[in-house]
Amino acid sequence: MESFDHIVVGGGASGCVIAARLASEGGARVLLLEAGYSHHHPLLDMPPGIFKMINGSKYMRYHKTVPQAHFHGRQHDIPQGHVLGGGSTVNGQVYMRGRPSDYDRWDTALRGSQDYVPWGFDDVLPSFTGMEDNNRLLNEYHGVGGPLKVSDPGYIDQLSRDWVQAVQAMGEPFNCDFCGPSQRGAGYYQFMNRDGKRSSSAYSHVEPLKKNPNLTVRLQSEVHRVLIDAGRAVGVVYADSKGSLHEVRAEGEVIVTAGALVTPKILMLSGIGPADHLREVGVDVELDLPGVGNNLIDHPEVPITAYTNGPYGYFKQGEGWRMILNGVQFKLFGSGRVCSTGVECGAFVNPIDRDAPPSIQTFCVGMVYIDRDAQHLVQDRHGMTVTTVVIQPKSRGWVRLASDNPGDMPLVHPNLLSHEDDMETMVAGQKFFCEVFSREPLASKIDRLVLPDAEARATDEGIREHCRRFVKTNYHPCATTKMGHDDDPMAVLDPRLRVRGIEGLRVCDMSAVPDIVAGNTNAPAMMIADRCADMILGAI
Ligand SMILES: Cc1cc2nc3c(=O)[nH]c(=O)nc-3n(C[C@H](O)[C@H](O)[C@H](O)COP(=O)(O)OP(=O)(O)OC[C@H]3O[C@@H](n4cnc5c(N)ncnc54)[C@H](O)[C@@H]3O)c2cc1C
Repeated sequence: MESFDHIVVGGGASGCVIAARLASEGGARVLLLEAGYSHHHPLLDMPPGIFKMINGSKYMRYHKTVPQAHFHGRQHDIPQGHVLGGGSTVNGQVYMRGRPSDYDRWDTALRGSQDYVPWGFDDVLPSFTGMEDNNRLLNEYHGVGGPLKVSDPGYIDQLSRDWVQAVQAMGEPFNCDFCGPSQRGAGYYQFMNRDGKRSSSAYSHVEPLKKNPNLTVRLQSEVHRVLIDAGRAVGVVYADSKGSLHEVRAEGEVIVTAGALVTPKILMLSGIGPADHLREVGVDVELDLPGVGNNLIDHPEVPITAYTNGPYGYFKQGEGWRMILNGVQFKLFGSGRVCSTGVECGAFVNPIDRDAPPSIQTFCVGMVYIDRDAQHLVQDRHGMTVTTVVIQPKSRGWVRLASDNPGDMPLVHPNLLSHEDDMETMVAGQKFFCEVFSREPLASKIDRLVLPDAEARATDEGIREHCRRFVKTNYHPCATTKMGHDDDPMAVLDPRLRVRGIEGLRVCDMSAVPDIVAGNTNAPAMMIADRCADMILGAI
């Protein structure tokens, strides 16, 4: 049987980091198996490409939720990257980490475990700054010279500027660094790109090793399960692009990084998970670990959409002669709208207690932007969308196997906004950010707010119903194989990211987090993989 030192399952944001570091610094022979395609495509590289792909692309896999009873049975999509770099190759590129207190809480939960390693903010910060090549900031929170390019927006539309000032007119401060000492306020995001080109983990970590014989990358290679022998992970089974099955052996470790919706599926197909559920679907139980697939957390996002009274923003800028003009400007001068992801600014606010830590993050997009299951409800015209996101949700869902067939997508129940506190926070966020549209310099450019419409805005119940109809993922599923304390029966991983009860098996993607961070999750996924590499290489 073919063999490697380590096998990494899933070449996403985290998988590329761990594979690259083990191959380059550890000198190990590493096999990286990625189900999706190559990351080399112009649409994937250019910042606004995401809007072309989000509603249908071979580079995404669209999970459909099970019917959500609390949303009148609605099923919504959860797109995930299906390409080398995973989410980091298809995402909105917003560079964010959450708050220091997020990591300090993880650390508190893990402290006292037998194989404790610290996860507090001061402990994880060196991974963030060490990986970073920031084009504006260099201080205790930011670094330069790392492989991940972090940049100010390459283009800022006037509508974004107006919106940032309108939020300030509501009494919120301008914030020049959401990853700095304070998250509060409105401002411009930084992005994982440079000069109009995406900086995914495929580019930052794998590409530089193109000629390194230690790293073998296989694309369109779908891992079905981990091979377990006498309580130890010894390899994996995967299908190649033609569907032929292969077994590969790991002399060292198997590291699963297939993302929070698929990592638990792979563990369960390997017999590791809640025993009752595994028996139900006909999988032989290797280890009863009830936490696998439970504790799914995601950031719920609800749109506020307005039509503008003039040709502002990005409407049709990616079509016809405008696309050609924008493309020519980019090619000739490296400037213009192609350098923008379309989401240039946002805000962190606590609409219930303005001086308390923010509970809502927003993203401001200079166009009408609604998920594909609700697009028919709005007109295709000039407008803008601001989405409000509950950043520390209390709602919890799950991922289960649909069957014992590896070809079946997992069942996903995100259960967004099911906790009353999340709904209350979301309603407060919607009210606050609807009011922003009545503040100058934005108000005079707005024709009318269409979502939530006037009738919905009239009562809290109306806004709740708007939330039930339009809530969607902010694309941050996580915590489905969480790290936890020795005493926590739902802990799947120990603080060293090892699957409890199985030798030689780790998880180091967003599935591993005990709780979601208050912000976007790409940089945290890369940080976790970076620390996992430190652990395997013996640095921590
Ligand atoms: C549309 C979208 C927009 C987003 N916007 C932002 C943003 O602006 N900023 C931000 O910080 N975060 C954003 N995110 C979230 C961020 O990209 C994710 O949190 C991050 O990619 C998670 O990393 P991961 O390694 O856990 O999983 P992923 O990056 O999803 O990687 C999992 C990988 O495993 C592969 N895989 C799956 N199944 C198998 C299998 N059976 N065998 C082999 N390989 C497999 C997948 O193809 C994928 O490449 C966005 C995500 C999406 C989808």
